[in-house]
Amino acid sequence: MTDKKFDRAVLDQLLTKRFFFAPSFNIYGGVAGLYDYGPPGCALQANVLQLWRQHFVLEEDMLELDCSIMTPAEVLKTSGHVDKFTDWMCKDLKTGEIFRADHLVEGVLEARLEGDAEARRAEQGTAAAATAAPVAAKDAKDAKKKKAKKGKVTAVKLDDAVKEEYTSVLAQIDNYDGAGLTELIQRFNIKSPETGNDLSEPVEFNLMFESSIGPTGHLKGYLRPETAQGQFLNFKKLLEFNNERMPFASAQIGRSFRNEISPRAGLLRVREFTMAEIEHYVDPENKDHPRFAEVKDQKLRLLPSNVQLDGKTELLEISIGDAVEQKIVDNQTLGYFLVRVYLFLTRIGINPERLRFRQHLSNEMAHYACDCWDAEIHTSYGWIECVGCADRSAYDLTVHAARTKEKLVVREPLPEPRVSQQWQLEINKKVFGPTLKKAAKAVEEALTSLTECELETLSKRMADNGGKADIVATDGATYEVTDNMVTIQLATVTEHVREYTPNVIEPSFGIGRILYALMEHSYWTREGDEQRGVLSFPTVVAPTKCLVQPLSNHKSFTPFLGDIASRLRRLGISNTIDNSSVSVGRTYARNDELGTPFGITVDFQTVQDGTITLRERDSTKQIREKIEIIVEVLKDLVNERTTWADVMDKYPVFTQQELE
Ligand SMILES: Nc1ncnc2c1ncn2[C@@H]1O[C@H](COP(=O)(O)OP(=O)(O)OP(=O)(O)O)[C@@H](O)[C@H]1O
Repeated sequence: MTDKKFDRAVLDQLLTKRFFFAPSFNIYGGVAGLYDYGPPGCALQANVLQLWRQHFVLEEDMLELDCSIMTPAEVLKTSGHVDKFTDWMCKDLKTGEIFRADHLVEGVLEARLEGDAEARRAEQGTAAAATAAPVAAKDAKDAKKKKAKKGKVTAVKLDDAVKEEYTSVLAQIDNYDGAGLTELIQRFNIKSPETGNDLSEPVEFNLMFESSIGPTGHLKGYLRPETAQGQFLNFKKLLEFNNERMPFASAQIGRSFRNEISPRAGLLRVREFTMAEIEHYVDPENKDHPRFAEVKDQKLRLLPSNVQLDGKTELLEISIGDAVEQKIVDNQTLGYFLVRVYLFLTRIGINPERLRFRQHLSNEMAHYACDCWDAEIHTSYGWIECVGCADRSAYDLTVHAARTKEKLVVREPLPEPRVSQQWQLEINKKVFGPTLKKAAKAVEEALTSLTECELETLSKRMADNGGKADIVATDGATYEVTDNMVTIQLATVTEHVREYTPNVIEPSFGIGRILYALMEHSYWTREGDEQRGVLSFPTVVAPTKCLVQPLSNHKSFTPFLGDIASRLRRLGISNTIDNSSVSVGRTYARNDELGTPFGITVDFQTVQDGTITLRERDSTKQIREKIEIIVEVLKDLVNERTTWADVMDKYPVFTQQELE
């Protein structure tokens, strides 16, 4: 393989030409952030998802679900998405152009740092420039091309202190709220990149697509922004299905929708995408994982939050066993999943050197999470979050249980009865109902949802206030309760069953981002008469496993093609017959671009002795054997029972020229 510099424009061209994906509604002008996958894109996605199912759902015996996408507003109000699932946006005050505020600040500061680098290079005298100039000039040109969309790269030298400040802000750019972003825009005098106009103050924008369910328009709904909520709402049924055993996980693959402020970077930030999410339910008092020993020695490259706070990006290479022991990663279950995510991503072909796990800073975390690590993959767009691994604590189950009054808890028999003192509430119905009349239900709901700690406080308030206290009921109004209506006291309780709300550890995969990163990592160019692109997907995810082609359109080849294709189909090996009348070299090149790992050619020798050639994509080396043998070899290659290196050891190997 050649080690040429990656050129994104060339890869993009290839992906479009071979129809991996394309803008949706293109002939109507397209809509930003919406894409259709073509045949190779679909097959690649299907293979990645199949592997995901095997690697997670089957391997861990997860309970798979397929929940509704359209979600009543009440559900997402309770989960916090209606109020908090927002990004900050600002506007060019003259043109009205809209920007996502954190991305804008990031782009402008990066452009200034690049301008600084350019100015310093220019300043470094002519002697050094004489030798280094061609490379430096090319780098600068590339950088300019890259930044042209975000803002101008102007060669202006920065103060060392300013540079340091920019670097530190960039390291924690996800960490700023509206006020923080406003302050940055003012402090760094950030303007609209293309026009130089002033910007509005950032305002919050909710990312959910709103809709209404049914013809009356009264039932408000949203397209789900994640697949998780459907899983939480089915928790009780899942637990029952799992014979009340803990821990266990549910999983779901499906579409999610986010009305991104400014979709960009192709598949990386879109408005409709496939997610694959796991919700692993675990005892909050014991987050050990039964299979942790299997993964504890696996080394991962971590970027913990304290390192980022120092404005640094050095990775810590450490075994997950040590990381959990040293409390860098909070618990075994989270650690276990980080490793499983790593193994999955590297298995489908993500380069482990370009994969890291970055811990969220505390106020960067989603509203529900208490610890979060992102699997970030390096692409030509920088480090991209592709899998979020969050410890969502008991947040979701607790809020849905409180709202619906459905008990979303685990009940576990205790080995020994547990005796404890607990604050308890008793309602004297004879006085309570007649006194509060219509409000009785709302007050009772409020009282029964109080925690032990809140009951203790209420009891003290009543004692200090002559036996009465005000309480806000679930109807929002305030009512007085008195000590002849309720009794609150410390009582000795003997429990035989422990009841708890499980915590949830959630690995959440954005499939489109992973696919794009995989395409970049698999891409290289082969030197030859002309440079040719190759997508070296691992066989297991390659869209098509084998090309079947004739040497020419001589009619004696036709029966062989159909026969070989049907033998392969029977073995479940996806293949395409290419009998377009172009040269064998051209079809190989086309299939290299499609990432097809193997190619069979039928030629005149086939007609004579029943042998065919089998070519491997990356080495371009070939073997020639009887059809039966080649089909068996291919079966073993596709099922990963052998490797191409082993095949080359076993059979005589030819180059294309030697075969011609
Ligand atoms: N707009 C999007 N386009 C494509 N994939 C996305 C998008 N938003 C999220 N994802 C994917 O879904 C996964 C889980 O979503 P999560 O809510 O953790 O993302 P996020 O933190 O909101 O992402 P970001 O910070 O990049 O907006 C992400 O790791 C990513 O792979």
